[in-house]
Amino acid sequence: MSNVKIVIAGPRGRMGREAVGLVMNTEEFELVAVLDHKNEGKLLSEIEGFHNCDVPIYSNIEACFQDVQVDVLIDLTTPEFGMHHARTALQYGVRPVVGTTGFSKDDLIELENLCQEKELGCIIAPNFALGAVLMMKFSQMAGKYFNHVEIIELHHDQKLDAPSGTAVKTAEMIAEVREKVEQGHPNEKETIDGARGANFEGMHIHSVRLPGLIAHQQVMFGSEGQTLTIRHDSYNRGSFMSGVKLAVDTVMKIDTFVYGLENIME
Ligand SMILES: NC(=O)c1ccc[n+]([C@@H]2O[C@H](COP(=O)([O-])OP(=O)(O)OC[C@H]3O[C@@H](n4cnc5c(N)ncnc54)[C@H](O)[C@@H]3O)[C@@H](O)[C@H]2O)c1
Ligand SMILES: O=C(O)C1=N[C@H](C(=O)O)CCC1
Repeated sequence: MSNVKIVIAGPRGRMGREAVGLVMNTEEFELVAVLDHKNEGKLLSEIEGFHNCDVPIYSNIEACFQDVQVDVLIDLTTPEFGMHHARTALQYGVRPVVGTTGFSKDDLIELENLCQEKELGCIIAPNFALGAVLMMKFSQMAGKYFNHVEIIELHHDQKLDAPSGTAVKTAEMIAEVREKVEQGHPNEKETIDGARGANFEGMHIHSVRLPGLIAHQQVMFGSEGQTLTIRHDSYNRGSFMSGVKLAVDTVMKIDTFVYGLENIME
């Protein structure tokens, strides 16, 4: 079987760098180009920290897909560019694996429709850490029995989107099974705006941003006389790479849209 030919968007970023390492060190993967809004026309090997990566840097995604044969795009950029990249990839017959968070519901619907039309696989993964995916699944199990839930997500202070993609996905998964209830006292009032966090179908999501953190989430359930806390911590970005590998392997075998690794973890 031939190698999976991969383009990474956002190679100089915190996640992008880690993903370049993964692709370079995986026998059946081949890095064929990268997308960056800087350094167009250079080789990635000319950029500090990428000495062995003799692949071209493109700023224009269309030019990249016209010049280079690509199977999979791994996107680790920003919601705005991630959406543009995923859409363009599908239009060029390239399968997107997207870790970028902050997509809207409409964005997801558009990509799902495009996948169907093109009969191509596409994986959107709010969290590639397999432990985080299990934390979401366990939270969904608990949500069936406990309908009072507070989600506390904690990330580094350079994160652009809040709440995190993981927190939104967790709330969506719990909402599928949870008996709907508006939490807290019916007359509760915020004396400082935002004190109760974001409200997702009556559940509250709190976003903490601090230097020193990477990616963490705690889902707390409460009922008469008891609480249950389910927590996951990523201590480095290597924690996400086994999920990136799983997503790339899987996207080559499917022709459907997948939102969340829980749908492909056996
Ligand atoms: N799914 C997951 O498991 C997971 C894990 C970590 C981060 N993330 C998400 O991945 C994204 C990236 O996170 P990060 O911490 O690496 O951020 P980062 O800011 O370190 O990296 C983003 C990179 O994208 C590049 N970029 C911006 N616009 C671009 C464009 N038009 N073309 C190409 N590159 C462009 C930037 O130069 C930067 O290098 C965020 O949305 C974050 O929430 C997801
Ligand atoms: O570092 C980030 O940014 C992360 N974002 C993801 C999210 O929004 O859920 C998950 C992991 C790290």
